[in-house]
Amino acid sequence: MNNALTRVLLVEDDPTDAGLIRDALANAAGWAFHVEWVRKQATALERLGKAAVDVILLDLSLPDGQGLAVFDKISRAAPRALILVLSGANDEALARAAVERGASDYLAKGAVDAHWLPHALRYILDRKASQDAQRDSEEYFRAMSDASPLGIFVSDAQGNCVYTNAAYQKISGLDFEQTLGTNWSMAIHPDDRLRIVAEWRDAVRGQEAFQTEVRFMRKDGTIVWTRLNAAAMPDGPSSRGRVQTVEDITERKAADLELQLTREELFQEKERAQVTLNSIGDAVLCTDIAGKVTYLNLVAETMTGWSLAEALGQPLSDVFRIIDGATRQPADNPAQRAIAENRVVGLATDSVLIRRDGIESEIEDSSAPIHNRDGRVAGAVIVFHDVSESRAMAQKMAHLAQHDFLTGLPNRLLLTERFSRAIGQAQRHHKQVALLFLDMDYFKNINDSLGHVIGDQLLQSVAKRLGECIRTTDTVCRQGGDEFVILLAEIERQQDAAQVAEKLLAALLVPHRIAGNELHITLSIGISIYPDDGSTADAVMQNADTAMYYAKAKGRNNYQFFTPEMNTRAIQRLSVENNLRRALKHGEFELYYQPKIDIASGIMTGAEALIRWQDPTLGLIHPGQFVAIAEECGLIVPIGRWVLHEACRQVQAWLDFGLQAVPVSVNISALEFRHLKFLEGVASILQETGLAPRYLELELTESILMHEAEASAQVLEKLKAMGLQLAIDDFGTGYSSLSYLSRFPIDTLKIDQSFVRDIARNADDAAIVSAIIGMGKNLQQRVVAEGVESSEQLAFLKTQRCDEAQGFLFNHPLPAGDFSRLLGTRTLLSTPPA
Ligand SMILES: Nc1nc2c(ncn2[C@@H]2O[C@@H]3COP(=O)(O)O[C@H]4[C@@H](O)[C@H](n5cnc6c(=O)[nH]c(N)nc65)O[C@@H]4COP(=O)(O)O[C@H]3[C@H]2O)c(=O)[nH]1
Repeated sequence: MNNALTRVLLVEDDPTDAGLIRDALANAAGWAFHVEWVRKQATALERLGKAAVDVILLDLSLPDGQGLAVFDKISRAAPRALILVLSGANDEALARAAVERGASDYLAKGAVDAHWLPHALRYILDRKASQDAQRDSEEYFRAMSDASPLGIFVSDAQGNCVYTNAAYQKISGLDFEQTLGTNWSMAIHPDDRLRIVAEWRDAVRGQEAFQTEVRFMRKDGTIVWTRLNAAAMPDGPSSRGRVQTVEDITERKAADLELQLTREELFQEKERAQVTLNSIGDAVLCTDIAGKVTYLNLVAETMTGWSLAEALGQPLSDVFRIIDGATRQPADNPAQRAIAENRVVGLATDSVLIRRDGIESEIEDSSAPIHNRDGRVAGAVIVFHDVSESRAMAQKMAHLAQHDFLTGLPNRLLLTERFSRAIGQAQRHHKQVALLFLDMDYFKNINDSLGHVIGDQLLQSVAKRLGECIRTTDTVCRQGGDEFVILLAEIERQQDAAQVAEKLLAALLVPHRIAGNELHITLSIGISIYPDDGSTADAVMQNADTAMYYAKAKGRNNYQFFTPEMNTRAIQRLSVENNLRRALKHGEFELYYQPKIDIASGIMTGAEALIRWQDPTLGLIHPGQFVAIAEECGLIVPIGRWVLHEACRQVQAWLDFGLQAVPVSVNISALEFRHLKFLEGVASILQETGLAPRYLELELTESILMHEAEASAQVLEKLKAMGLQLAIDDFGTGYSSLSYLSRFPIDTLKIDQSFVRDIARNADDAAIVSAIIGMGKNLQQRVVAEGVESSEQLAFLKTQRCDEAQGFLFNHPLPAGDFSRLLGTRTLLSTPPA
């Protein structure tokens, strides 16, 4: 600085004063002053406009300017120059006023000498330079601290704030002035203040730098999380004060909190997943992309026999060993496929899992790829469950759906399926398919009289025999009730079917031993052939059914091949049904009466009413041609009611006519007997016709009575209580229980004509007839032999002391008019048999 040239502008109008000053500066030793001298304010301003100067020596009394106005103009023109006012003896006050306005100092012109002036000038120049440097340094510091993201709080030894930077002001929400003089804890959140003060004291005591995390609370209530550092400013052994830096960590804190929450959520999520996976019934197994096991839930542990700890990191193929149930070969690894194909894949349908201890279980389910955050496949999950039970159940259900539960034979559903298949094969191989429709003869009698349990066992026994008569490629099916169907796949000729039918009939000749009973049962078989008798399964089945009816009609225990004429007769059957309705409506029925004779005396004891149908075109039709059809279609109920009414009306008419009428028996079919209003109907008919009940006898077959024998007994009791006579018709053909027979209030047993027919020739029949007669006597029932056609028969019956007889030997059934003539005579046996 000493050697630097100091540019001096001397503004002085007095040449003497100016000369003194210039000489003093020019001769200054060690300093170089370059002095320019101007006399006027205007000249000075012009000069300052051209180039800067370091010092202005300014006289305030100039020819073109006076006083402070001169100072103001010159200092504006040279703001960075140092201005020294030159004052005369009388204007020192003016000079001081100029100093107050910014002049660096003033010089009394009288005191100027060559030694002092350069020194004074240099001193003022140095002081200004040092002041400028300090101001610059403060400005640097302020600029630097304001640029800092850290808040800065400086306090003095008493703890009062002397400085805060912009960042601190932003954090605290206070401006510079508001922070000055305050205590550092002022902006701290009230809830943190106690803690922070305690920490601060400890730190101060230990002379340590203090660091903590603390919340600031602004006046508007917003909270700023900060990291606070405080350090003492040492001043020898004591401290001049402290500096605190405050870092805004609100965002980091929020991020920390979020992270913590996320971790918590993640934990809970994991926990939830874990619990869920362990509580579901399915087994879950995970692998990484290399096929190493990463997870097993509890079910998977049980099913594989591996614990999670043991399985972790093991190859999937060791832990999850699956084979194809059908081939027993190792099955495809589903996880590998899910990873390779990046999609959900199902297991093969009959996969079998082999547990670690070798136990096998059938499993079912699927595998899906697991993706990482980038969407890339990172492994796979296999979900599987044991389907051994459900597969077994499904198989059982499928079997049940296709088989008859009683006999275990295929049912109609399976037969239809096999039949369709057989038709397809027969077409390809140019063969035929035979369908045999089987119906057990008189099964109903056995079922009704011996009960369902024995009936069921008989069905099982028959089913077994049928099965033994056919090839494995054929099918025996139970159609329902006592009907069976046999499918003979691929036969060459009709004769093959005939042979099987004969074999079946022969197989049933041997009696069935069931619950101590020896049961005989025969079959009626209808045969229909594909393609000759029908082009569809339904048509062939229908025709076999029709043929079976013909076998029945032909006396049962035989087989019949279907012929197209049979269908014509089936249609006729339908027309019989329609005609029966018409007959009922138009009164085409008539009753014939056949007498019953007391064998010992030959006197008529009663008569049986037998229905006839007088068809306008076909003439007289016998019950054998229509009663069964009327029973099948339910028309027997109104027809039976008509019969009862007509019989009662007729007997009452004979009585009213003064004839010696006899009791009349009426056949009652099963459907009528079980009809809810049967008793009511009988009572109302008796009332309507006015007939005394003792003139009416009801004939019921064994099978009607044995079916629900308990209920039958009750109805019989009620009928008996009404005063009616009761007879068992066709006795010997059914399977009566003797205990019931003795309990039923029966008056008469009518021996079936099939036994009577051969009594003279067949010892068995004779034995049966005499046994029935003996039994009837023991039970105090009258015994009537039906169908007596010859005197030999009558003679035998007499020797056996049979009570009564009925048959062509005495009379055919007669129309009411003819019968009334008989009533006059009463004695029908002119000569009692020997
Ligand atoms: N071969 C032979 N037959 C003889 C002899 N004496 C009588 N008959 C016949 O044997 C049948 C006896 O009647 P059923 O056993 O009750 O058998 C009856 C009965 O079960 C039923 N039936 C007849 N009328 C009715 C009726 O009004 N209602 C019901 N539900 N069924 C009836 O129809 C069956 C047949 O009746 P019908 O044709 O009248 O046949 C009668 C009768 O004409 C004989 O010496 N030799």
